[in-house]
Amino acid sequence: MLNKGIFITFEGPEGAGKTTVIAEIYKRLEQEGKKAILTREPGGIRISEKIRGIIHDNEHQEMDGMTEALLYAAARRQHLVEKVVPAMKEGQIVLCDRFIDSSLAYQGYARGLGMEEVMTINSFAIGDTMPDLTIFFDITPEEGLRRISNSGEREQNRLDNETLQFHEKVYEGYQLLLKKFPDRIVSTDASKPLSEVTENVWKIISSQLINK
Ligand SMILES: Nc1ncnc2c1ncn2[C@@H]1O[C@H](COP(=O)(O)OP(=O)(O)OP(=O)(O)O)[C@@H](O)[C@H]1O
Ligand SMILES: Cc1cn([C@H]2C[C@H](O)[C@@H](COP(=O)(O)O)O2)c(=O)[nH]c1=O
Repeated sequence: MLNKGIFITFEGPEGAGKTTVIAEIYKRLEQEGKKAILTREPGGIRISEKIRGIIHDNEHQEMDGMTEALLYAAARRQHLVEKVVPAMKEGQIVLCDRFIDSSLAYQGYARGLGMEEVMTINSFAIGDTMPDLTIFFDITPEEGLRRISNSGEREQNRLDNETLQFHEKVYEGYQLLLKKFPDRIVSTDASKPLSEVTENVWKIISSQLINK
């Protein structure tokens, strides 16, 4: 796929602060006159938001793990072809809340489907499109889940409601990914106050933009 823009993804456990920080980063990029889009997975466009609703519905407790992985990959495919790739072709900066690493950590590692196997499913969906940069928001699952339940801003979905043990596995999965992709994934301490996390993420992204 033609790749002129910059594809930046944001990863981490539940409640790590990704959505809050990305919104501020997007604002700053706009203020600097950079062309950027802010999007998320699963979702970002009509069809993928509908798939998101199916995956996250608390009534869908019977959903098979592989079905879950395939649905995330399907949502990813549509989102890529309809939104991410066109923006990249226009040379835009794409800020995406979660991408392939979520599938590897949640479905591959925590669900136990296998990271290699989940990568294989996803290769069919994304081809060779990988992020230029991934920022991992490092926070313990306990602290992230506490933030979400304290905020009361959003309803907890089927994945949020998984056991603490599941979320600890997700965290372990991310640690493996950090080791596997040291050139692509940069970690930031997300337990710090919001202003500090935002500044650190802004520094990481700014240095990436300078190097482009
Ligand atoms: N550094 C921070 N310190 C304290 N609270 C924070 C911090 N960052 C975000 N929060 C709060 O934590 C809650 C979760 O933040 P946010 O929705 O941005 O996380 P997220 O990583 O997008 O979570 P999820 O992936 O589960 O949707 C929000 O109420 C937000 O205001
Ligand atoms: C892309 C993707 C996401 N997930 C999980 C991770 C979260 O529990 C939800 C997304 O909710 P958020 O509030 O937008 O962070 O979905 C996953 O398990 N696998 C994936 O590929």
